[in-house]
Amino acid sequence: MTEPKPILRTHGLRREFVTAKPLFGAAQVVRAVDGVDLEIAEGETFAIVGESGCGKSTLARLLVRLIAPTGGEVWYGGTNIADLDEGAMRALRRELQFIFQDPFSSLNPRMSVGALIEEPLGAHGIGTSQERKARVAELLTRVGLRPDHADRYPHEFSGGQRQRIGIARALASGPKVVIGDEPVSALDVSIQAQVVNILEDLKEEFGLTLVIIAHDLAVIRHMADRVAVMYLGEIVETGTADALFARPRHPYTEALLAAIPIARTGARRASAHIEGDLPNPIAPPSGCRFHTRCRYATEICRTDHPRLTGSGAGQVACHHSDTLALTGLADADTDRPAAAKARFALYRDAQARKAKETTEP
Ligand SMILES: Nc1ncnc2c1ncn2[C@@H]1O[C@H](COP(=O)(O)OP(=O)(O)OP(=O)(O)O)[C@@H](O)[C@H]1O
Repeated sequence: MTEPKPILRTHGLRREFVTAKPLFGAAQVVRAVDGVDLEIAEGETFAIVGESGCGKSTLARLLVRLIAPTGGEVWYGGTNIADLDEGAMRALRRELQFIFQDPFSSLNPRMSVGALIEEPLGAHGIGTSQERKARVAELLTRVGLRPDHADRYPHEFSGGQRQRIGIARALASGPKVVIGDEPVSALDVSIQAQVVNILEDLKEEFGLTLVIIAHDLAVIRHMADRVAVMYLGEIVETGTADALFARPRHPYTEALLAAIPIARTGARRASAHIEGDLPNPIAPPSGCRFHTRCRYATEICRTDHPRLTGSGAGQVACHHSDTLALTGLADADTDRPAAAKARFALYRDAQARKAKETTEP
């Protein structure tokens, strides 16, 4: 089998933020993304996971140049978009789209739904006015809304419906890559499954590459082909979703999996929970950044910074990954993902029934 082509590649990608200068002392530097090497294959669903504050959103924004990096490269096909100026980037933006987390603040309340979805088409000079209107109607239908919704305004819709509008807007220009920054985390659990399914269906239909930022591992277990785990600005493990969930190789991944509550009881697997808070990214720990919270840490972890090693199929940055036998989600332990899968399957069945009812007299 031939390896899928990478559509997005980063090399040594970095983004620093300078904090506001305090009254006393100097401004400080947050290394939000600190030397990230990633390869995202064409057509896959790639997930980036990690605790709040580890740099996921910053990385997502860098991947489509919503913000500029302070160092490193982002290759989209044969173009390093890290080096492009705004004008050149504008043309590429048609192919690289973003779905925001919060469907309440990401849609301009003064624009009608039709104008919101049509805007990227106009910006890229796609189609005549009539063709654009037809495309808006088609996209609204595709995301489960009605063409006449084009005349309404965002405040007239629920959170789930607004996120569908955000998805229609992201898809309007015919992108190749869509990045969703926590695209369902602001929604009710019952609505999340619908939006996830819409994203998955549209991914297949439009042949998209999907990059999903999420902290809900059940959503990721359901959607992702491959996963990258992020900790304090760095990628500490990558792998196929199946392998990473069943056999984590980094203690941080093991701890994230252990934090998934068991659905029936709500209990947490106590064995490998993460202790303490995320250290301050202004002064990350020396050596392995996770050593301050790692139950397997030894002296070398305190002093020597492990590099990410391995092939595209699976990489890990841990001094002890070859000798540790870490606990993943065993079949009997996968209640949460299984429950999520069942939830999604139920929704699909209901949708199929509904479609049948509406097409059959
Ligand atoms: N504009 C900014 N100015 C200063 N610091 C920033 C800025 N944006 C992000 N940071 C800092 O960079 C680090 C990474 O933030 P980021 O939002 O990328 O993390 P995250 O993993 O997406 O978290 P969350 O899930 O809470 O959004 C954090 O310490 C954050 O405070």
